[in-house]
Amino acid sequence: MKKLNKEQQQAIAVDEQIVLVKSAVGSGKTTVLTHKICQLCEDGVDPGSIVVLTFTRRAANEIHRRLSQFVVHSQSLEYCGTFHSVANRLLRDYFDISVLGFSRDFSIIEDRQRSEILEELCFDHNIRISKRELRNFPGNQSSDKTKLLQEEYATYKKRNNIVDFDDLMIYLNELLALQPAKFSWIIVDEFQDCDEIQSQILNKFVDHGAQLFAVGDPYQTIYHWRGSNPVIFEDFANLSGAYTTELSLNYRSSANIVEAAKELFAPHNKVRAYREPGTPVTIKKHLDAFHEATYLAFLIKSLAAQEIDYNQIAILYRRQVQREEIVKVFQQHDIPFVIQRQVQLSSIAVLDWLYNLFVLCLNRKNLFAKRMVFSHRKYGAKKEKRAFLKEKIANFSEFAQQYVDEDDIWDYFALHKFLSPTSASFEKDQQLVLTFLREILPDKSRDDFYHVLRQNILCRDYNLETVVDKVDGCRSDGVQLMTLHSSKGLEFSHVFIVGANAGNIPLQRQNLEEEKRLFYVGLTRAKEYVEISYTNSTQLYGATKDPSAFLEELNPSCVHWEETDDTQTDLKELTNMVKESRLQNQTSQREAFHEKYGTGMVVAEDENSFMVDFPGYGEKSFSKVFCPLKFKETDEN
Ligand SMILES: Nc1ncnc2c1ncn2[C@@H]1O[C@H](COP(=O)(O)OP(=O)(O)OP(=O)(O)O)[C@@H](O)[C@H]1O
Repeated sequence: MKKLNKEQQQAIAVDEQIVLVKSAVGSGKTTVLTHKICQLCEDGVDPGSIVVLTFTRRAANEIHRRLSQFVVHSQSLEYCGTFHSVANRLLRDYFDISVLGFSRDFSIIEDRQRSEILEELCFDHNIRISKRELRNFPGNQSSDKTKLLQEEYATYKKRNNIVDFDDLMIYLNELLALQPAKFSWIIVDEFQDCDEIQSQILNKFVDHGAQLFAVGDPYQTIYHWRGSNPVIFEDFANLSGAYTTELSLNYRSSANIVEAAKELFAPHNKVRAYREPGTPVTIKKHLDAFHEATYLAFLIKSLAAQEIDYNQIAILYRRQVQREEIVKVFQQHDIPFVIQRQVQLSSIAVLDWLYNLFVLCLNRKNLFAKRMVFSHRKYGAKKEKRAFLKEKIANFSEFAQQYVDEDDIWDYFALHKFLSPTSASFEKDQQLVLTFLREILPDKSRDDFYHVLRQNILCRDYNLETVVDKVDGCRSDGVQLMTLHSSKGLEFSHVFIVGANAGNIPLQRQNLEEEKRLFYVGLTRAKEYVEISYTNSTQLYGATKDPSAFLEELNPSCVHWEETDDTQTDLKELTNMVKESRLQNQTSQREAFHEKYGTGMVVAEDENSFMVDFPGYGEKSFSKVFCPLKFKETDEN
């Protein structure tokens, strides 16, 4: 166990009904939170009466991981997970949701399905509503049209026993007002991200007698748009009379990183660095995104040669689209990488279909699932297969009372018949289904399949990202590519923030203060080294070629601008680097044929041009727009 400092020990020891721990970045929030849970369990508090709430599944997993190193068996923490997953479990197993018109086996729909249902209801009931109103539904203004749609949507959900993600919070809040809830402790991570309804939920748990212990950092509020609020500590404390304490010592980053970043919120930010000065934050200018990515590829190779693990290096960007260039270049240079992304079930048609098949097996009255299963454009059961599937659904509970593996399930439903065996996607669909099933099935020694379905499938407690990565063959130990938003709560040895051009960071038309906090989150993920880069030309919508104004706000004494005005030098240097790497790896070279110069090798390429080396003629550059070349790929391409 880490030796806690005085501030941390005090935060854990306070015995008040509501304790808010306002913590600076990297000051050990998660550390304190896990120690608090351990402490409670050691003091004899029943783990089943502790509710632990986080905002991301990754944060929940991290808490489980850290707890498993201690005495606490994280398995016994029944209610530890994201706000939504815990609400889901409580609504099924703890409260009586029938008072709200649902049964315990309700299924959850995602945003895309929600939009489809709303559109259908508008059509059926002749409700004329603009696309924008629909996107923001239910929104703030309640016109007659939106009221009518709201009523129809509520009826539809009850009739079909489905809820959407917002409902999970709404219904938990409602049931907490109606039914008893006996929990001894509510522990909240990233408290600054709570919105109004989540604050109400916490208050209600407290009204039922629970103690609340919440940690958070107001400077890391990055979800203002979905209702979180940087002054939540003050507001909540004022309303509830909470005891507030602070953690200010940053253990994560070397002092130059802490001091550079702190200045963004001067003079209020009280974070202090614990560690040595380390290297200043580097700011670098590149010609364009291709050069930026190529430069990173080489730098990362040299870091790997110095035995820095790939997964200790993160590349952070403001927009998903920025990763495309990086992925292309890293693939060319054989750099392993992992893309951190969120995968929605509804974006994988075959798994969406399978999910609804299981929902239907658990509740045959679920009309929504019925329609999804039988009338699906691709996997739907046509006439002759309908009777077969109906019978399988009817007999499912008997089949599922035992231990089964993925092949048993495949055979039971004869899935090969439903997954369009002649289609090009069959093999991938099959892999997705089997990998998904393997992911959710328990060890032989544990629960039966029926139980797993109720616990994991209905509660959506599975990691789709892992399934997709396994099927796509992604390595798990690569350089971490992710948006600034996704980097929250993580730490790496080296962090590279790319595309820090004005208009991209901060993103145009976004809340400036929130964008600054987002940038701060990204910077403070690094333990040893941060490099921020921007480009002289950019294709990013709304971005200019100037550096982000936030770069000027960093503490100048902790920052090193590595900028040269002559970006052509950069180009030459990089072209040589690319050429060198191509020569090292002949198999990935492309041959190009030109009528006059004959056959040559492509030695460099950017968005606009190719550079080809022709024996006897030397290097020639060609614009991509009027390219007279014919290409031949070598073996590996
Ligand atoms: N008392 C301590 N002594 C030494 N190291 C510590 C101590 N407390 C925390 N740390 C280390 O500091 C780093 C940051 O801790 P942690 O991840 O808990 O911070 P955090 O406040 O949750 O960070 P953030 O808000 O930035 O996500 C971790 O590497 C952790 O091991």
